[in-house]
Amino acid sequence: MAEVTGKAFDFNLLSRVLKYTKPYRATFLWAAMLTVLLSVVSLAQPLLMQLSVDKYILTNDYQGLINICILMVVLLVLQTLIQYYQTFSTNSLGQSVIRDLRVDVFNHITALRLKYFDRTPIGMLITRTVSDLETIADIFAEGLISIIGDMLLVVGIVIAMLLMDWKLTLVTLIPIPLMFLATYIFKEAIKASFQEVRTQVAQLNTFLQEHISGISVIQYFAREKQEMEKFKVVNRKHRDANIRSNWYYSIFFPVVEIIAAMSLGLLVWYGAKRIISDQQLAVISADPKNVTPGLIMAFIAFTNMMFRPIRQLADKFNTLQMGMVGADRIFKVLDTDETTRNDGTLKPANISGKIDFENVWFAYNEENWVLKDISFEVKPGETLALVGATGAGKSSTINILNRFYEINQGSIKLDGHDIREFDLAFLRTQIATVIQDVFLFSDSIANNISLNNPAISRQQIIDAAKEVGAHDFIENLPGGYDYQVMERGSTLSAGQAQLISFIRALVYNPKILVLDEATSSVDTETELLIQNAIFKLMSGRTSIVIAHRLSTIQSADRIIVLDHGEIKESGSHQELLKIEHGYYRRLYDLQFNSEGISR
Ligand SMILES: Nc1ncnc2c1ncn2[C@@H]1O[C@H](COP(=O)(O)OP(=O)(O)OP(=O)(O)O)[C@@H](O)[C@H]1O
Repeated sequence: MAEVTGKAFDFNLLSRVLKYTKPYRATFLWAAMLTVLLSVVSLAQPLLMQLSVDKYILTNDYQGLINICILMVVLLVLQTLIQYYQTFSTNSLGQSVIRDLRVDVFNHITALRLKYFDRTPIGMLITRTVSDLETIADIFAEGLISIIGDMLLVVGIVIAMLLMDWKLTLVTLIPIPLMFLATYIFKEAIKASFQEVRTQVAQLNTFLQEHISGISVIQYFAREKQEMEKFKVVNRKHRDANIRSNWYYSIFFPVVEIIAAMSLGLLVWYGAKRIISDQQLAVISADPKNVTPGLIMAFIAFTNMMFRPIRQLADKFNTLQMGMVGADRIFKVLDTDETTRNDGTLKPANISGKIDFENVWFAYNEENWVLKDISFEVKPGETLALVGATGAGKSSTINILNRFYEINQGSIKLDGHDIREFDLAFLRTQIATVIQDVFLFSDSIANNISLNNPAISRQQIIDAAKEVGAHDFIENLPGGYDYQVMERGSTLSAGQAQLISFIRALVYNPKILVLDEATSSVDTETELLIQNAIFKLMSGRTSIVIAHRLSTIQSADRIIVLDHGEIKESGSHQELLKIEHGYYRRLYDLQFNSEGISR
């Protein structure tokens, strides 16, 4: 079972949540005031009931009875109205708070560096931003304010009862310690089971998110049945966790009913006994301290009224508890200090695009060096091709240039300044990165290109598309540039998606291009389009390309051969080919010679 971390009253956490109510202070106070008012108005009904029996029914005062009934109806309507406004305002308060909190969480998540996402399942983050946040809304809607209201009501009832007849009150309250004990046991049990439910919800989300995203892999390998079995396990755990928490409820509620019945039984027994003994003394109604039928009716109403909030109190404490657990998890995400530091201030009007790697050492995990002492220079407008076997460190080299990951030693310079001296957003907008795995959003082609940047006009988009030679294929799509791309570009071919990502890079008109050439095979026509597009992209820009095409490699000003994070060879295509038994020569022979292209 998951570790129980949340406390119902973690004041630090609560005050952090309450800070989010600041813009809604008026609603908060209004809701709190209505809650108090509701408790006060609720107390009036039993008192009026007593009055109607003792003062009017027993004395045959019909007009008085009518008047008091009208008063009771008026109060009931008032109570209903207050209840309506109270429920509405606490709910809207909760929803407003979580809307703001969700914006903060989304903002924070999008600023986190990739390292965080390397080890955090996406489904978990979705659970945090959706359902964990919902539990915080309940702090307001069903937790905090109504707990205060319920407590006030219980205290009010006990005081009213004590004032009316303290002996009868004490007898009625005899089973209350039992009630507290049952509530405590229930609260503790449900706390753990709720935590487990939340964990299972996150597991279910993670499983579904991954398996729906990776549906093609499952279907390619006909793994549906096996994955279904795994899903059944996750789903069963989710069900079991929910059943366990429901089981506690199904025990708790009957227990409360029994205790409430005990209270009522004691009340009726003792009240009736007192009435009988008072009657024997023939002093009924003569002494205001005597027990009257009206008093017993009022006590019965009070007792029922008292047990309802007590019974719900355990539940509400748990709602509060769940809200606290949710808040704890959300604030943990918000407190994750894994954003890329943005202390740089440089934002020059113009950069030339000169890049220097100086003795760069880099590891994703401490001391597990992925790049070892890498140094190279790319002059403005030049193209550097990175080649090397899989896992050699090519992608890592481009990932550290735009600070997706931070290097451990050495420095990377742009126009002679360490990249950390530049404002992060400025740095990233100077470098267009085109990666193999093109990600397209469920949006129009035009928005996928401009990424909803209003500064990029439709004409710029069309011009860029024409430049990379993709205009015709886009125009032929239904709706042209407004064609709605389905999730992850599933309705486009791999080549088309590549071309879209080129246009995306081109409209931002960056000084530097970082390109991981796609290895996916496309038809000859698209291949030609892509080759041309790549040359268009590279021309006039400093480019670092993870090259898989011979045409790109041959036209590069310099080629660097990486092997296990080290530079093994460096030079032009012709220079490297001359090295007998060299890495490049071997790679070339293996990869390209079969293509029959002349050296
Ligand atoms: N996010 C990551 N966390 C930890 N290690 C990683 C991460 N990404 C890559 N690595 C490791 O770093 C090393 C270099 O990987 P990198 O992706 O840079 O190689 P590559 O040359 O681009 O390979 P490929 O041609 O297959 O894309 C590999 O050993 C890889 O396992």
